[in-house]
Amino acid sequence: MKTLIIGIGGMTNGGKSTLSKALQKRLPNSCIISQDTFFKDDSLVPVDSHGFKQYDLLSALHMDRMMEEVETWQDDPRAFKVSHNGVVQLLSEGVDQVYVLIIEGFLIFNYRPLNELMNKKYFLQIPYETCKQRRSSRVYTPPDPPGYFDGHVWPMYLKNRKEMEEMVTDLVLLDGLTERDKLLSSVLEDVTADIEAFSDRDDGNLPA
Ligand SMILES: Nc1ncnc2c1ncn2[C@@H]1O[C@H](COP(=O)(O)OP(=O)(O)O)[C@@H](O)[C@H]1O
Ligand SMILES: NC(=O)c1ccc[n+]([C@@H]2O[C@H](COP(=O)(O)O)[C@@H](O)[C@H]2O)c1
Repeated sequence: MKTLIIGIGGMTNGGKSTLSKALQKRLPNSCIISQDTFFKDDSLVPVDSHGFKQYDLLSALHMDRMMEEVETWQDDPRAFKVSHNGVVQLLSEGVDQVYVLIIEGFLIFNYRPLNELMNKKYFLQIPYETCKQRRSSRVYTPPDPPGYFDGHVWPMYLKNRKEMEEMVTDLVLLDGLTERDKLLSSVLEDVTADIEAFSDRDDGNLPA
């Protein structure tokens, strides 16, 4: 069975889940694993000296559980697809099916074991003002306290981004200000080309 793992990383509110959901709808036999669903319980997240909860760190996430979820997909992508969101589509007789996993989240490329599994890595970036604006209309659980964006989210983004750039060299940067449909079609075109190149080969490896 052939598999492809795509990472959709990026800044908070960069448009990761919007793009991932749209891609999943268009890619047959694809599933999404979202890093957001692996946040630790609030009681386990420490506060800094300013009283801000330290949510924008890898240590605020159950990354071990996230890896287990990815491994469950790798063990049997077909069964994972059926148990998570339904029907497996057979493309055409005699053609090897390619199962696609979309891993999305704001710190996916900062976690080396996850990073190493991805065939393609996209990173959605937006300017500071857009990020602050989009974030202000989103309600997290718990909600951002006053000053959280400038006091925690943005400084941690800068720190995490630096760390990511030291670890990862093959990122495809995407402009999160691009209109939704255009973003979708450019990534879809790229991924579809990979899938086609991949399904033509019989060694199970994605061409470089
Ligand atoms: N390409 C885009 N252009 C304009 N707004 C967008 C775009 N993609 C997402 N958004 C909006 O930005 C906000 C954050 O999007 P979301 O996909 O939830 O981001 P993320 O998963 O990266 O945190 C939402 O209000 C969403 O509707
Ligand atoms: N889902 C949660 O439990 C939770 C709680 C508090 C903050 N957050 C925020 O989620 C952000 C990451 O998710 P997004 O990339 O979807 O914005 C982080 O910046 C973090 O501050 C999430």
